[in-house]
Amino acid sequence: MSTSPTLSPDHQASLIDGKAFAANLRNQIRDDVRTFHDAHGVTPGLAVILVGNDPASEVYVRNKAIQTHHAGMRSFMHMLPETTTEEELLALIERLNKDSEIHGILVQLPLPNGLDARRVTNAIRPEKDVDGLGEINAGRLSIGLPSLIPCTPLGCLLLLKDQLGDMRGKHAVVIGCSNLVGKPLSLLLLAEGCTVSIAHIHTQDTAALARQADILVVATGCSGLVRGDWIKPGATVIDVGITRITLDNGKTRLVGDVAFDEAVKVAGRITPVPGGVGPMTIACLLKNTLSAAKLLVTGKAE
Ligand SMILES: Nc1nc(=O)c2c([nH]1)NC[C@@H]1CN(c3ccc(C(=O)N[C@@H](CCC(=O)O)C(=O)O)cc3)C=[N+]21
Repeated sequence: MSTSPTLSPDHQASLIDGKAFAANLRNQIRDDVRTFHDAHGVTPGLAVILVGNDPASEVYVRNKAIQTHHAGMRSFMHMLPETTTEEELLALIERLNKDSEIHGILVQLPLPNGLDARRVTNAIRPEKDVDGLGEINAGRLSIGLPSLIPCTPLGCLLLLKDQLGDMRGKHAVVIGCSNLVGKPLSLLLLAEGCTVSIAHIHTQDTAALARQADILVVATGCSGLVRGDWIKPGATVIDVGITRITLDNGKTRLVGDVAFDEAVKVAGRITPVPGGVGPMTIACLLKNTLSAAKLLVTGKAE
């Protein structure tokens, strides 16, 4: 068991600046895109499909398009009406699968009722599945083969590697077991040599388990779930949750799954919300789009 450092009464965790890290990563991708273009005459292209008009999704999708252009890649937006049928959506994906100008395809989730997200996600050609959510990429990740890795877990992993370096033997506790974040991130941490515990809705004493974590990742969507006394002194805390709350004065604010004001007094390092994992998600989408283009054009992975 690793020992907990004793903290001074005025201890403050250091902030893991995902916003700055993501900006650096995007600059590096931009350079790599230029080198790739010079070598092969190909500009990586990302197609983003949004079905329906959820205002939050529209903001994300617009951000993705802006950052894609910034990185020197081409962005193809497909805004489809709420009434789109599964057949129409599958036909669009099939067309994009065959389009040699498109290297990455992303269908923004959640989809409107009546559209089968699993079926739609699986229709994306695995080589272009830059969200890494199709069964081929998920399966490859689970057995340690090269794959496109879901963007949010990849972003968390890059932050952790930058902060901690070698993670072998560390106890990582992941709270939340979704196919989007918790499950793939657990597999990535396992591959880094962590001892991984996964807590979920049926876990009996999540607080007690969390207190054993050298690395605590929280991805539940329950704002403020993790309190200060759930955290081992000095632990590294990654907060994946993003919830928009409305304050008494009518303004809104983004909060994470970790009670930040409490956690910052105990943790060694912690990601803020906003400015932590969120910006890494989009940067990793660009990273995956470039990886997909390299593989499709040269037949070689990174
Ligand atoms: N197929 C699919 N892939 C996704 O990756 C996907 C998706 N569907 N559906 C929706 C969620 C959400 N998501 C975010 C991306 C960036 C921020 C982000 O940049 N957040 C900023 C704040 C942004 C703000 O102010 O609203 C931050 O945390 O600092 C947040 C959330 C990707 N998603």
